[in-house]
Amino acid sequence: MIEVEHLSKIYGSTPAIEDVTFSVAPGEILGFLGPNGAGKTTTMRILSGYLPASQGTAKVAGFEVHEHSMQVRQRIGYLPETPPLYPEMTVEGFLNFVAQIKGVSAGDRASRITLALQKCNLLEKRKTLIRKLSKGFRQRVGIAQAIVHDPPVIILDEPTVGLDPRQIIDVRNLIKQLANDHTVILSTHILPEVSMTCDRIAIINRGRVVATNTPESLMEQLVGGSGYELEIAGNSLAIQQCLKRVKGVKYVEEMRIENMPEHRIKVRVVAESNTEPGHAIAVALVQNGVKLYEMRRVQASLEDVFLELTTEEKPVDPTESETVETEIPASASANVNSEETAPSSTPSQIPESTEDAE
Ligand SMILES: Nc1ncnc2c1ncn2[C@@H]1O[C@H](COP(=O)(O)OP(=O)(O)OP(=O)(O)O)[C@@H](O)[C@H]1O
Repeated sequence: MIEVEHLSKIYGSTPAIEDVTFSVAPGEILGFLGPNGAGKTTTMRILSGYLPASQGTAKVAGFEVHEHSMQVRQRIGYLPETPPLYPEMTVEGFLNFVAQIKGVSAGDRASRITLALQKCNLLEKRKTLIRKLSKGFRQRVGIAQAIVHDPPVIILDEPTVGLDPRQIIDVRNLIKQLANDHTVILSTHILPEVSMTCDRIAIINRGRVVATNTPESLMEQLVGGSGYELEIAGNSLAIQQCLKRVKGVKYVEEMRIENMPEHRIKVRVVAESNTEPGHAIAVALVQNGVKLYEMRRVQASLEDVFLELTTEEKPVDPTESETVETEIPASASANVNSEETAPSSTPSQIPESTEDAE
């Protein structure tokens, strides 16, 4: 439904996006994930026909966005980061105005507006002036204007920015419902947003798409899937060497934990993909006389994937990963996160790119 190939946009001499390539299948929700200034809005605007690309092609339903911009606009519903609403219009009046602009025939307009109001749960607000609506309801009006002409493709740029947690849940549910009848691209810098809402993720960093896959496959492919956290007593170096010899162990690193009992350490062991070396690890430790106090299986997170992909200097030896610079909150800095740890109540946000040109 959407095919983007080698797309670039250069402002002056500065590239905002470079060689961006991805595709979205009909009915799919693609999450476009990246830090501030990564190039999400630029890509969304090119796709929507509001901005010409410097190089490359983007097609929607087979139409090249620049050459056939009218056909593309008819097939796309676009919610920009700041929805263009008219505060002095009623919700219904505004949708009628947008439907007219988008070429919905007079005969179809009333039914299209009612359907958009229904889908966005706005029926009771149809006569309300937009300026009297809360931010969450305005966002729904923004989505309603994007779908009022029943486009097959919906592009949503940061649809939950500025909403409170309740409104965020409502808007995410609405997006999931829309995906039943539409192909959706959703840009965000909020990690849980993509894992909760999207089928597939394209991670963009400094203008380049650095990975595209399902959240699960990205985790498997890049972090190696699961691992283990061990609390043990003994010589750290000797223990790490012992663990590295175990079949299925990808790498081992000591965790820095404050207030550990004397002589005890915690180590993190990351397993190779599709391996379960837990039993072999326990056996190796016991055979080498290491006292094992605790062993937990832990799962990689999307944050790990993001770190892996967007950290500027990757360590050659993964055990040197403490040298990697990151602004991700400390709670998310581990390469493997415990399944037993309660998820954070506030959404984690990707830090700003360190060289934000804005
Ligand atoms: N009109 C412009 N002129 C010059 N540079 C621009 C322009 N618009 C965007 N840029 C630059 O292009 C880069 C990508 O910006 P873009 O807005 O696409 O990123 P983004 O991922 O959407 O960021 P955010 O999450 O902050 O909205 C940034 O470095 C930005 O400063």
